This record gives sequence, structure tokens and C-alpha cells, in this order.
Amino acid sequence: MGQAASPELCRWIIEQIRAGVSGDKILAAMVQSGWDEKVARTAFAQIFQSHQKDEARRAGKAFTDSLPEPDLAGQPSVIRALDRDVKVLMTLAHPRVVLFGDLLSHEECDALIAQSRDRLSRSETVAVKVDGSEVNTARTSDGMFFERGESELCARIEARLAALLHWPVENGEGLQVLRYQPGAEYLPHYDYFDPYHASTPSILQRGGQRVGTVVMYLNTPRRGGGTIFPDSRLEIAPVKGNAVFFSYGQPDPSTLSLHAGAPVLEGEKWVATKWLRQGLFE
Ligand SMILES: O=C(O)CCC(=O)C(=O)O
Ligand SMILES: [Fe+2]
Repeated sequence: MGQAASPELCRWIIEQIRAGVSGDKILAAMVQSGWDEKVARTAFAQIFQSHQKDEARRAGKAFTDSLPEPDLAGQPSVIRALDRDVKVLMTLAHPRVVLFGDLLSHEECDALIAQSRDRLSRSETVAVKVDGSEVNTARTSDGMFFERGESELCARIEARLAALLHWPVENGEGLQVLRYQPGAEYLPHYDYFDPYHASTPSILQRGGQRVGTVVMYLNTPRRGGGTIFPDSRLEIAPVKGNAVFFSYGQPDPSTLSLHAGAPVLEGEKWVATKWLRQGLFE
């Protein structure tokens, strides 16, 4: 990384965060004092993350240091995930990406679509405005959230994911279902909450950061609709029942976790997304 933050600098950054100084201002001060901006961002993200973990621990919240991750020791082609054999189709170290096959049965995919169809509305982002969320032009899909454990089906899938990724069910958000119609897409974005955004500290009060994502494909669009990781030029084909998992240890671009849902060219695309948090999401 070139430049490591000295203990004094770490202390200074933490003081600034505690005093409520915005990430942008802290970053500007670092750049002013000679830091390369990209390096400063990564250092800030790391310090922000570990400070926020310390604070959570102090408040009695159990945040883990690890990341969600399947057990790939011995390079298995199939992993038993509680009630189902899940195929390992591809792995990438950086960004951390694992592609699973047959994570969901076709019946489960169809049932998730059936249970969410009547509850879809134009997708929104999380609390972009102070008064709540606003419609996001970066995402032209329709979406809805299930409560965690809302149905037997949700609970079954959540338990399976928890076993597969060694991550407590309680640290997951409820499943989100998105439907993309022809032409719809999800522009490149990160799933973690932006450490420079003013609303982030309050969002993190509930469960901490997102550290991993599972995008489950509920159907196979005829053309288009791949999940793209631009930094590594990786494109995952959306195939019914398959799922792409990726994780990001810091809220920072150096994780290479930038990703997008490419435009659907023909047919519809349905996905269910599971976001994994550092701590209890209640
Ligand atoms: O639709 C996709 O392929 C990606 C979905 C996504 O990025 C998300 O739900 O956060
Ligand atoms: Fe995403």
C-alpha cells in the first residue's frame, strides 16, 4: 500500500471521527499533508472500520473479525450446506468471489418469485435523504424486501446460506428480490455503506457494515443481465438456481468489489440478494 498510517495518525483520525468530522474533511486533511488520495482512502476505510468495530464491542455487540467464507479446504466440487448439496463452480481470490451452482432448487426460485411478485415497487436506495430513501436512478429494477425468516422458504434459504458461508443467520438482512425488465440494469456500485456519507454512522448502528453479498439467480434471462465486476473484468452469467457470493473486508474500492447488473437484453431477470452484516441485524 506504500504508506502505512502511523499510530499518531490513527489516533488523530479516530479523534476526528469521534468529534463528528466528516470522512471527506478527514480525507482532505490527509491529502493536504501529502498523502496520495487512493492510499489515504484505503487507510481511512481501515481505521474507520476497526474503530467502528471497537465501538460496537464496547457497546456489547458481538462483531466478528472474520468474513463470511465457504469451507473450500480440499477443493471440494460440492459442499453440503445444511439441507442441500451446492456446487462450487468458480472461485476468485481478489475480489473475493465464489460462484455456486444449484444453491436453490428451481421450485425454490419459482416460489420466491411467486411470493414477491405482488409486493414489488420501483427500487429504492437505503436512506439517501434524511427523510428516508429515494428512488435511485442507478437501479432501474423493481424490488421488495422480505423480513428475515418471514416464511418457511426464507428461513430455509437463510439457514442454508448461514451454513454455507459460516455466518450467523442473525447477521443477515432479509432477502431482497429484484426484477429487471428488458433494458433494466443496476449501474456499478459497492454494497457497503459509504464511509464518507453523512447517514452512514447511523445506518451502522443497526448491524454494522455489510461485509458480504449473495446474489441468487431466480431465472435465466434469455440474453444479458450478467453480474459484472469491472475491476477484474469478470462477468457472471445469470443462471437459475446459481448464486454469486462476494465479500469485502473494508468499505473501500481496494476490495475490487465494485459490481453491476448488466442491462437485460431479452426476457426478464429475477434475483434474490442477501446482505451479510458484521453484527446482529435486528
Ligand atoms: O442483479 C445483479 O446481478 C446484481 C444485484 C446487486 O448488485 C445487488 O442486489 O446489490
Ligand atoms: Fe450490489
